[in-house]
Amino acid sequence: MLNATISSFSYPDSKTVLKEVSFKLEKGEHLAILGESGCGKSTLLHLLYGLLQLEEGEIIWNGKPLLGPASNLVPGESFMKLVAQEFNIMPFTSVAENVAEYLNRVNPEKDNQRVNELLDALELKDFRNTKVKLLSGGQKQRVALAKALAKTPDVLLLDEPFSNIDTFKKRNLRRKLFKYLKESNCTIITATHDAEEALQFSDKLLVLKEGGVKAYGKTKDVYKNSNTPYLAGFFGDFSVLPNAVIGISNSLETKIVFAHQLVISNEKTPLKVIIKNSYFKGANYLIEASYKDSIVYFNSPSILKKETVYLRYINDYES
Ligand SMILES: Nc1ncnc2c1ncn2[C@@H]1O[C@H](COP(=O)(O)OP(=O)(O)OP(=O)(O)O)[C@@H](O)[C@H]1O
Repeated sequence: MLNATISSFSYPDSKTVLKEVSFKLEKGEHLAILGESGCGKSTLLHLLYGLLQLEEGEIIWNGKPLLGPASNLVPGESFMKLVAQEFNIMPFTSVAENVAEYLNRVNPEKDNQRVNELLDALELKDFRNTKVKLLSGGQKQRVALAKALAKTPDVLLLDEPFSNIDTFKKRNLRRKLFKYLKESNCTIITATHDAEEALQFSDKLLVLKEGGVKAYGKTKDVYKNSNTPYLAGFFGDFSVLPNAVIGISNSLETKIVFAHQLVISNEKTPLKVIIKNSYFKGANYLIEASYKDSIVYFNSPSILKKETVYLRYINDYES
């Protein structure tokens, strides 16, 4: 089990980067750390891996405190692998040699089989003998991933693992990769600003803002309870509407409502809106409408004219 408590962390001569960040992970669980650029995601991974010294707080793996670079001759814990944004790959050797670097080389046939498996999984078979310096950014990122997986670690830290990989390849690749890691019972921590990735693959979600925790818990619970514009902004287009207008209570309190939670009603409702714009999104249209002084977003299967319609709130989480 990984148990991290970071009371405070600052780089020398700089302001506090992380403050009161803590989480617990069981073996085989996947935590996604979600947050905007500069909120401290990479710093958190570097602290966990042991590249940075944690003075205020503790990181415990299976009951044993991790002591950080001040106590380790070679920075980095041996049971963990970090796939960082600046890839840990050797540019002047081939893809296959890079992937094989951490294998123990006792049984060449077995090693070769493992390399082939990984090249296949990361769609790198065609580049087996290509020198890494000749590859694109996305291909290099896939080599770094294959290399980290060659001997599957107990804990894998992934810093924006798909940031350089095009959408076309990314969807298939990350499904394959996370399935493989789950089957290997590997504990995973990914830093990402891609909420879709966090929602699809993680068990737990930690949302950071300026180094502090904005939300932490089971991924589905964090999503369902996104009760601030900052949190909801990661997950999609939303409106902030009075409870009374969406019919959930008579209070003056407001609620965050995602676009897919509003539908056109054939009957009159308190939510009478005027359509302003329709944005094509492929599977449907995102409709921008005005309600009194505020903007309301909802989905529609077809483009809508600039007319007045009534909307109804559907709470899809309770079904
Ligand atoms: N070596 C360093 N020395 C001083 N400040 C640093 C150092 N590395 C990062 N920082 C600062 O720490 C803060 C957090 O940076 P970090 O790289 O952890 O954020 P991030 O969430 O991973 O960002 P991104 O998504 O852009 O990679 C930023 O304000 C950054 O400028």
